[in-house]
Amino acid sequence: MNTVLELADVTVRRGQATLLDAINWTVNEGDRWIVLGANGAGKTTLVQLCSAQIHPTSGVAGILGEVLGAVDVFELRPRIGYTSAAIAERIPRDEISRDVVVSASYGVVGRWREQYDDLDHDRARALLLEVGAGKLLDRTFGTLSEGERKRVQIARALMTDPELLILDEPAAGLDLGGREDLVSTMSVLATDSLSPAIVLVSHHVEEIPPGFTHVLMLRDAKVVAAGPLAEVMTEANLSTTFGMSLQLSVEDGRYAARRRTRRHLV
Ligand SMILES: Nc1ncnc2c1ncn2[C@@H]1O[C@H](COP(=O)(O)OP(=O)(O)OP(=O)(O)O)[C@@H](O)[C@H]1O
Repeated sequence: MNTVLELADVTVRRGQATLLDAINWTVNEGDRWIVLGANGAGKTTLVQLCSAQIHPTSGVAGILGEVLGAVDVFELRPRIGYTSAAIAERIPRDEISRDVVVSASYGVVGRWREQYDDLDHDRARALLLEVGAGKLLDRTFGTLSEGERKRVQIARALMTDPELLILDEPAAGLDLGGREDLVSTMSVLATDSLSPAIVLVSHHVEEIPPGFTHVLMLRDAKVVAAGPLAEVMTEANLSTTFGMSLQLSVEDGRYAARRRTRRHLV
């Protein structure tokens, strides 16, 4: 099995702040990882590094067989499908959905004078259908609901047929129905053997799609625990990650967590 990501003692610092502290992490082909952690834990920094947007301050980051710092990131980035709120903000509001997706072939946001062939357009259309956005092909991005925008962004991230798909909080801002739709879409992607390795960032265990295989839990820039979901997703690890005593349940492959209530003796 090929290794997709291999981080060895990766540290990221900005001034006096340590954003990631000696992270060791391996992602293999076929893995579907959830990255969980509270606000400010370092999740976005971690996936920015894994998508070759930033470099480590120290340590070694291997991505798709290349080492960050010794590779042209402009050749590496097209091999990684990446969605984030920061990218979504750069998408012109008057761009139609098909163009939002097809322009990923050139790694640009916003169509200008690039030439795309019919195969590119066909692929963009097929991907929008695959993520349940078939009715949105000709709608401008600015007129879409938050959930619809998330679907278009996932189709865009898949456009280059990436070897690694990284989704930074795709469920943020969605209502209950939107979240459930997204979880189903992600579950279909996760269980498709042709899908690339997937890394999905979230704050909530309720957003873990059935079919995901591994979890990495971050707290204060450090890894609390990482490994197969069945072994690592425990009340103890989750409580440490979020800094409070939590009760965890799982039903039909879906997780739920809530604060453990104290019993008062009278
Ligand atoms: N350039 C910077 N200089 C100093 N600190 C920074 C810088 N960028 C990020 N940080 C801090 O690093 C920490 C990790 O940030 P990051 O965005 O990776 O967290 P996160 O887990 O994605 O948080 P959230 O869930 O709130 O999005 C935060 O405390 C943040 O304030």
